[in-house]
Amino acid sequence: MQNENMETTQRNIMHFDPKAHEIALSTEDLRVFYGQSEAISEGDLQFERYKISSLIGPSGSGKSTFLRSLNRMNDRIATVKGKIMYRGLDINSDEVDVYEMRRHIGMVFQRPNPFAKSIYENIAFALRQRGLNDKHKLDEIVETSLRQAAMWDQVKDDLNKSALALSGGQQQRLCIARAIAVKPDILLLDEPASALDPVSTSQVEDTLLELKQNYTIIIVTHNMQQASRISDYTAFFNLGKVLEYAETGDIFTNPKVDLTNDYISGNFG
Ligand SMILES: Nc1ncnc2c1ncn2[C@@H]1O[C@H](COP(=O)(O)OP(=O)(O)OP(=O)(O)O)[C@@H](O)[C@H]1O
Repeated sequence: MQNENMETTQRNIMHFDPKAHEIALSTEDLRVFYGQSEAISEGDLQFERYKISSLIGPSGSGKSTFLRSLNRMNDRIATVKGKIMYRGLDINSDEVDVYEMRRHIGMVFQRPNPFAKSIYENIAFALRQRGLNDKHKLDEIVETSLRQAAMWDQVKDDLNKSALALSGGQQQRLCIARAIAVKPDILLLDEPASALDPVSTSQVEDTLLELKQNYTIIIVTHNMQQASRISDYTAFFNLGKVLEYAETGDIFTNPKVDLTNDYISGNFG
């Protein structure tokens, strides 16, 4: 019976064929422990470049743990075993410069967390920290990042105003602008719209759809409509395992695993 279940899991994960796609990031034998407790026991996924992949599943299934492992946000609180492959390099290895790696794999959190600084400084600050002091270049990156986050027109005359005076949706888009200012390859987002009203949510979704032209995006969401609206691929997590991973249309219209069907139909979670 156990073997039968394993085969089912493997067959379902395999209905994404990595050889047919350009993979930006992948995990191999990933397992994550908080102390003795195993939060991720089967978490192998391949993420296609310039696509949006959603991670869905009931509360406590391990979505955030998995996402946070991808750019080593869990290093201090969890033990992460296995490989996280990025450009041929295992970024889970001890030799990797985590700070530098996060320039390539950025993260946006659930609650907008702008610095208590001006809109301009929210973006320029990290760039200066990295040694960029040319005002003209900083201006250029601030503008490009805000344009990419679809908020330049709203804030271009208010760049010196406090970021804390922005609406929740604008703050979250500023956080996205801040994350992309250092030109990452991959953007990880942990329920970026869950604290936002429907209008702001829709603006953040539009922003992500624009951004996927240049970025590979991985997003945790509890919102099934959101996953189906914006993502190309969807992974269903349950009890620390990826039970099914496929093109989003297939997951929502023709799931192969009963639990996926139950979850997306609202029967549990
Ligand atoms: N810092 C931590 N210390 C100990 N256990 C943790 C910690 N963070 C998460 N866990 C446990 O790991 C498991 C997975 O949690 P995780 O937050 O990754 O799930 P999730 O699917 O993202 O949940 P949610 O949808 O509620 O955010 C849960 O059993 C949770 O209690």
